[in-house]
Amino acid sequence: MLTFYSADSRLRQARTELHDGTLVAPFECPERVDLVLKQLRLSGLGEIRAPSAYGLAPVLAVHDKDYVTFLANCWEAWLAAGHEGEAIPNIWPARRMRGDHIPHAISGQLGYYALAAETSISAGTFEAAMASKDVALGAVEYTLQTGEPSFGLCRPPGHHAAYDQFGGYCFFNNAAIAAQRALESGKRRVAILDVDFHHGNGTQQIFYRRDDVLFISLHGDPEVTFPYYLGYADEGGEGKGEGFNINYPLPHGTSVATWMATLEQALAKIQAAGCELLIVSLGVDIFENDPISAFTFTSEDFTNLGQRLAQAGLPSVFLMEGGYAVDEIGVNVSNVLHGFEQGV
Ligand SMILES: NCCCNCCCCCC(O)(O)C(F)(F)F
Ligand SMILES: [Zn+2]
Repeated sequence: MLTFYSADSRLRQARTELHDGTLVAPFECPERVDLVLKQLRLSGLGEIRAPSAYGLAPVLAVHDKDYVTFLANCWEAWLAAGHEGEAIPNIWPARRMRGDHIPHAISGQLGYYALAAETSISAGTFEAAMASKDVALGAVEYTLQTGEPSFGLCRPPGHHAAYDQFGGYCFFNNAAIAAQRALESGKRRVAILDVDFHHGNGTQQIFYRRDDVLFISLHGDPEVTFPYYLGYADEGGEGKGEGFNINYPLPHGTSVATWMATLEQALAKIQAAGCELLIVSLGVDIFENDPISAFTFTSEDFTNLGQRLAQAGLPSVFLMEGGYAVDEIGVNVSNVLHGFEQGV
């Protein structure tokens, strides 16, 4: 299987994450990609290719222009305002305040565009996010052209990024950008299957009123799991999108057997909807030892997951989302991808 990767993913060098009330070294660290690359090479998955630069147009096809401009300028504006640390919001347009006005001060803009407070913006964040969506575009272009599966080793991840919001370590929605590209290339309907422990609120929000993307997510119950405010089972899509958004919230500690049985339901929906391409938001934070998650996959279970996804029989693009058990992230990602190749 071909892998797309950009060395510019290392430009995302955040020093701080607000976690449990303290500033810690970010869980979404550069070493995650290094260890995945190492295992892919060790296991001989296939060629590792740098993507072309696709520019801003594919980003603007799913994200708000002013939001993209904000991301491009935020760090400089934050420094110019004399702030000491990394750019982290500390106020939001809370209920009964004005949520439709974007303040002039960068601190006000941060709260307007930020979904959450754990994700800092710092030097290189925008550039890394641009490289990450190029990785996703390289992968989807290859699969569209060849029908062969591909893996986009995206960093930063993307599935929490909404039309005009960043957070949960995400800035551009890589899976949404890839799906939009596939539709513009002639696919009539694309499935995005999000297996990350956390709900892909951004992907849901981008396609919520559309029927050309079927968004299906298995994730920790938002009653007790980030992002808390989206990802409930009653969110079925709106307007034309009715029936094309399916959430499977699952309790912490869910067994792999239950998770896989739920996957069967998801795959049946994908088949019934006549999807012509499968994009997998691949978060391996469903691993039993993930430090910030609560599902129970073993490394071997990831192989079974890959094998089962192959049986869906669709051209498939895997895009990296989460996974924070850094020592095992390489094996867990590699197992999904090799499992897929075995299952074809
Ligand atoms: N106590 C709850 C702490 C939650 N902190 C933020 C979790 C972000 C998860 C990010 C991710 O894994 O969903 C992605 F795939 F986007 F990277
Ligand atoms: Zn996650």
